[in-house]
Amino acid sequence: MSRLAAENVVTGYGKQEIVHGVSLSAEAGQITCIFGPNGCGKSTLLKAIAGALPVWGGSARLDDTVLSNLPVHEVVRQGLVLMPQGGGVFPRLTVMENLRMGGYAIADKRLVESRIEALIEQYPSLARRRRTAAGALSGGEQAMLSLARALVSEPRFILLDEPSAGLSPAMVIETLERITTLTEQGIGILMVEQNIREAMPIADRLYILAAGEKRFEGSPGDVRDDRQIMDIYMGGA
Ligand SMILES: Nc1ncnc2c1ncn2[C@@H]1O[C@H](COP(=O)(O)OP(=O)(O)OP(=O)(O)O)[C@@H](O)[C@H]1O
Repeated sequence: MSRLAAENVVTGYGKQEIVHGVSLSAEAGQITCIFGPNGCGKSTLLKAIAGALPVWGGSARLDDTVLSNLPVHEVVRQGLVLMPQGGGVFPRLTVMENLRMGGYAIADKRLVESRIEALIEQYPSLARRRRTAAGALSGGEQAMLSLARALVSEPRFILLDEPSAGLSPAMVIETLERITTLTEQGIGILMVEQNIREAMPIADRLYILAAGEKRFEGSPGDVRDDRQIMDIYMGGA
């Protein structure tokens, strides 16, 4: 079983250190959630693990491979993709063009096309709108497109930054259900979520960050009640 681990990761922007030495791990076939108040460094940590930001100290590794400071395409080749906040679809590109972007690190373009064909069958609303510009899709369809695009490289782990943000309540449920289905295929999910109420029931393991530090680590069953989470959010432990 694959394991993604961050060990004492330190990172930030410019001279500003945002994440002050956070360790966490995520297992294949499980959903690991990172919660925490706005601005505490969740997205920054996710980006550092995915190679989108330099790691100043510590490391991220996927099994025995150190990912820290590898170029993003190499991180993707190692089996890890980041779905950024807002999905990161290219609004002017069509559905098919966006999906092809998911295979940019794969040299064999015929392989990319055959993977896309297999994937798109599982997303009927995308299959019907192959030549539609992604910007014309609904928020829910864009969320599905970014998830499908992440799958083109057949990752072992997907890092999701607030996949439910901006979605209608029904789409939040559908998106989280899709994510749960991915774990049944053995994919590991490391996910930042604001929507604790919806995400907690599907989480196998959770971490809470505050002010760039880890404040809680455990299973959802270890959380006594909402009050405990609020206390951690407010800076206690
Ligand atoms: N590109 C950037 N340049 C400089 N500072 C940044 C940048 N992106 C984020 N920050 C700052 O880093 C801190 C952590 O931001 P981050 O987005 O990681 O928090 P977060 O926990 O994901 O919050 P949210 O839930 O609001 O997305 C914030 O103070 C933010 O202003």
